[in-house]
Amino acid sequence: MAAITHSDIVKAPKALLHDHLDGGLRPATILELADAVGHRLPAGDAEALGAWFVASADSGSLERYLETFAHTVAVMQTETGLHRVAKECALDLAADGVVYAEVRYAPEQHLERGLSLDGVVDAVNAGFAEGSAEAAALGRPIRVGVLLTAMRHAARSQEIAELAVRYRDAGVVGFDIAGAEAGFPPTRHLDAFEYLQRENFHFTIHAGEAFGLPSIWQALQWCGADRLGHGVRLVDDITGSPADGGAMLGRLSAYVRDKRIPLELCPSSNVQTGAAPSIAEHPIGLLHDLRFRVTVNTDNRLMSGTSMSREMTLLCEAFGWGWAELRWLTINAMKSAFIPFDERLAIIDEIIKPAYAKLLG
Ligand SMILES: O=c1[nH]cnc2c1ncn2[C@@H]1O[C@H](CO)[C@@H](O)[C@H]1O
Ligand SMILES: [Zn+2]
Repeated sequence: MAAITHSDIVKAPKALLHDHLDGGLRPATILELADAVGHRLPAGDAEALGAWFVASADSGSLERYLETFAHTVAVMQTETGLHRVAKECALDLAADGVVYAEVRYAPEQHLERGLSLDGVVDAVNAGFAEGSAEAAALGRPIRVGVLLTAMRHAARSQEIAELAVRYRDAGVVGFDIAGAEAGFPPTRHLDAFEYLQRENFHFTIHAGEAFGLPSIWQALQWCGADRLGHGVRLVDDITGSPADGGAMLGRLSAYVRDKRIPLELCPSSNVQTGAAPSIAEHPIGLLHDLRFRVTVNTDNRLMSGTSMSREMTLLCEAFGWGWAELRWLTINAMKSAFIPFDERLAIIDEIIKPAYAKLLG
């Protein structure tokens, strides 16, 4: 069978669990919104601005990568700006063939021009609703669930956790913490995580990206995370490989595999921040071979100049993967989603399995 191409992959249904709303804006939209609010940008046309984001994020350091968000967050401070960005996010993901997406952002970063936390969530939700309706009318249905993020260096996690629970029946399906990892362990936010567990709510934690095993261990064993945002450094707890006579899993990596804890891996983003040397050397190959619950994600489409289909294309090229692996990744993601079980199953049985059955021939 001929190698599958990017345009083949666009047509296949995909599920995405880790995508930042403020990391996925269209460059042209940033230019227009910046003009409206008087924000100065580092480039004056859409192509140059898109290239600026990718080049600046390509820094080898998570901290420097995160500095680029100043320019997206700056134009997401009004109801109009947030609504438009969310609407375009749903449309862009749907056009790429994503049928289910969990998109995250930190409401506390969008209060600079007087919006309330509730006002931010309402504006984003309205944008997603409009974008999803338009995508469906174009024959590209998508379901978007929202994750509310608290910034790990700040001190508003309890408030954001309560906000997420308040909106649980209005589109918010989970909670997350993000931002610089070194020096900001997840246990700083233990109260918020304990509150969420008491509320029977779902959460993931960015862990094991810029910092290693202690961060992953805390996220799981102190905070009770349902999934790991990245978790790529888990390979520090694995020695050897199946190819050279067997891999040895340490206690933590064995626990993660035994419990089927989903890993939200983001290959291109990891290469940019220095968490992985290249796509071909990305630990996703090993984690796949060892049958961890691996999912593939975009993280920040703008900063990585990427999409779900592009990430999957890169993996097919690097590891010789085909439809069988893409089906596995997609079902893994859908099984790990934060929406109710029966709704996950419906997407798997009615959309994903029939489409991949045809592709597998
Ligand atoms: O890969 C990442 N690791 C840690 N934090 C991140 C990453 N990508 C984005 N953000 C942070 O999450 C905030 C809310 O969406 C963004 O503003 C950015 O600071
Ligand atoms: Zn992320």
